[in-house]
Amino acid sequence: MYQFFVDKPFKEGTIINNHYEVVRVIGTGSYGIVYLCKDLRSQKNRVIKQLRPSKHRSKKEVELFEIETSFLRTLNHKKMPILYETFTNNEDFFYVMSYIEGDNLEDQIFYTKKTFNEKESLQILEQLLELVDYLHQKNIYHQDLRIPNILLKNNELFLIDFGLSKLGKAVESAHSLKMKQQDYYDLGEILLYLLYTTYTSKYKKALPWTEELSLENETVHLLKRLLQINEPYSTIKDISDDLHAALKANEKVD
Ligand SMILES: Nc1ncnc2c1ncn2[C@@H]1O[C@H](COP(=O)(O)OP(=O)(O)OP(=O)(O)O)[C@@H](O)[C@H]1O
Repeated sequence: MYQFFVDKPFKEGTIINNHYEVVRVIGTGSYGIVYLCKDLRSQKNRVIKQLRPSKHRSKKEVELFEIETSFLRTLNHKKMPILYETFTNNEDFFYVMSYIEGDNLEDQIFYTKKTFNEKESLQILEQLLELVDYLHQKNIYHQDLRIPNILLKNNELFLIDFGLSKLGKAVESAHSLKMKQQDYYDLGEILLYLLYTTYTSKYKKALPWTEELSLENETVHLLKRLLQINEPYSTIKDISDDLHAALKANEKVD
């Protein structure tokens, strides 16, 4: 109940920090409220993420908010948000980032009913893999790769939400391998999610994906290693090689 009252989002037209006018709420996650705003100085669209007021009380949540902005500061990729500024206002915590016009994959699948065939699903993975590779090369492990954190704008993919990201040690360790493989596992789950968008159940009973989906052998091989049913991957290069083999197998089908 407490959370319901204190976490009421700002209304359209509210001015935050003297120059950001709220256009609308575009996302309400578990720890942030996300607004599309207009910067009244430049007239440019910006996205402002506010730490949910009910979370202020926890030092840990505030720390996580700071960690997220510190990661954003180190990123320099056109498929990831740019951090413009952070500020506090009436004890509220905010950060300002670039606006990516696409909708997230979750909304596209559940509300817009967008579907992805096998080839399209693999192509999405291909784009995502490039972004994960960029992060891992910087020793950053996203740790929250999920469909609401992927935005799609005219088939171009963007990655957001670094709230759970972790930095690996300078020297490759068992811990960084674990974080790396968690990201790979999440890529497998995303791929499976996309593949299921074209599936309609013929049976009353749910069967394992290996029986429900009819996929090229190369795609099954890729998924089984990503999902750690078979030997887990330890490098992006190996994933990329298997992904290209799966894409090639799908080209033959066309
Ligand atoms: N820079 C951006 N441009 C456009 N839309 C964005 C941007 N950042 C976030 N969003 C939208 O807001 C939603 C919530 O953002 P985000 O995942 O960062 O919040 P969160 O509080 O961390 O959510 P969760 O608890 O689900 O992780 C996203 O799914 C996306 O639709």
